[in-house]
Amino acid sequence: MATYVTFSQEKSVDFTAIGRLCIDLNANEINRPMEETMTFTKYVGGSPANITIGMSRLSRKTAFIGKIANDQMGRFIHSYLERNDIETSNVVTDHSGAVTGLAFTEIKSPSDCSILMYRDNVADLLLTAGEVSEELIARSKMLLISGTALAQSPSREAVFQALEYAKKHDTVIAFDLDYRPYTWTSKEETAVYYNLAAAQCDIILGTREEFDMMEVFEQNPEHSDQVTASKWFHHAAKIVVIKHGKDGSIAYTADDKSHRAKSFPAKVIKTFGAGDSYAAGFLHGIMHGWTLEQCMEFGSAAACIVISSHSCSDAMPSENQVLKYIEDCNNGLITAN
Ligand SMILES: Nc1ncnc2c1ncn2[C@@H]1O[C@H](COP(=O)(O)OP(=O)(O)OP(=O)(O)O)[C@@H](O)[C@H]1O
Ligand SMILES: O=C(O)C[C@@H](O)[C@H](O)C(=O)CO
Repeated sequence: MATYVTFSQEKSVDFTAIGRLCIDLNANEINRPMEETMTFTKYVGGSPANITIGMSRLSRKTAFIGKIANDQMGRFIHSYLERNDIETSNVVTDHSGAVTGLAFTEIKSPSDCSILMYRDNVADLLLTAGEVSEELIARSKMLLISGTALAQSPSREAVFQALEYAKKHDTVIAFDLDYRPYTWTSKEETAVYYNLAAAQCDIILGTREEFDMMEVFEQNPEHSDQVTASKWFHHAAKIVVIKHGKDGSIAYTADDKSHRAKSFPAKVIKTFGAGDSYAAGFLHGIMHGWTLEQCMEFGSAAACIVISSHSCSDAMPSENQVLKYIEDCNNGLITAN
C-alpha cells in the first residue's frame, strides 16, 4: 500500500489548526427564507474550528491557534473547545474591542442553503505572527491552514509564520481552501495569496470552484482536475483532493494516479458543513495510514452525517458513528431524500 505522507510519531499532538473561531446561528425554521426565520440555534463555527472539533470527535489529540473576542461569545467558544478536549494554550484573547464573527445560515431547502456573514472587525483576523506558538507546531503531527485567514493582515502573516514553523519542525501541512468571497477584495489578491500558501502544503483539499478561483493567471479552459492537481506536484503537494458535492471527490497523487470513492446517500437537511466533516474524516484516515479510497469513503460518510444534522460542529461524528453509517448504507438502510 502506498504511503503518501508520513508523520513523526514522537510528537504529542495529532492535529493543530490555525484560523477562525466563530459562531454559527443556524435557522431553526428550516425550508424557509431568512426573511421569515425567527429563531436560531447557536453553535461554535468557522471551518477550521469545525474540522478540529471533527478530529477531536474521532479521538485525535487536537489543538487550535486562533484569536477570540473578549466577550460572552469568545468565552462560549473557549469553553466549547475545552469541553471537546481541544488544547487552547494558543487561543489568545483580543483586547482591542474586536468582535466574534457570526454566520447566520438560511436553509431554504436541502439543496438551497446560504450563509449571511457578519464579519466586520472580527477578532479571528487579528491574530499576529508573534502570537503563533512555534512550540505547539513543533509538537504537532499535522497543521491545517484554512484560506479565509489569508484574507487580511495580520492574520495572513500569522498563517505564513505557522507554515514556516511547520516546515522547520517536519509537521505535515494540510490546506483546506475554504474560499469565502466576502472576506476578499480582489480576485488577483485572492489567487496570489492562495497560491503562495498552497505551494508549501503537503495535502490540498478544495472544491472545483475553489481551485478555479486560484487559476486566474493560468490556462485550464476545460477546468480539468488533472491539470489542476499536476501543478501542485511540482511544489510540495503529495495529495490533492478535488471535491464535487454529491458527485463525490477525486484524490490525485504525485505518482500520477487518481483515486475515487463512492459517496453515500443522505437525508440532507442543509449542505454546509459537508466540506469540514469530509476534511476531518479524510485526514483522520490519512493519519491512520488507510488507503486513499478508504479515507475518501470515511470522509464522505462523515459528511453525510453532518449534512443530515442541524449543526456543523456539534454534529461531527465519532469513528463508530461513521462506520455504522457506512454499514447501514451498504445494507440499504439509508436512502437519499
Ligand atoms: N448532497 C450530498 N449527498 C451526499 N454526500 C454529499 C452531498 N454533498 C456533499 N457530500 C459529500 O461531502 C463532500 C464534500 O462536499 P462539497 O464538495 O459540497 O464540499 P464543500 O463545498 O467544501 O462543502 P461546504 O458546503 O461545507 O463548503 C463530497 O465530496 C461528498 O462526499
Ligand atoms: O466557516 C464558517 O465561518 C461558517 C461555518 O461554521 C459554517 O457552518 C459552514 O459554512 C461550514 O462549512
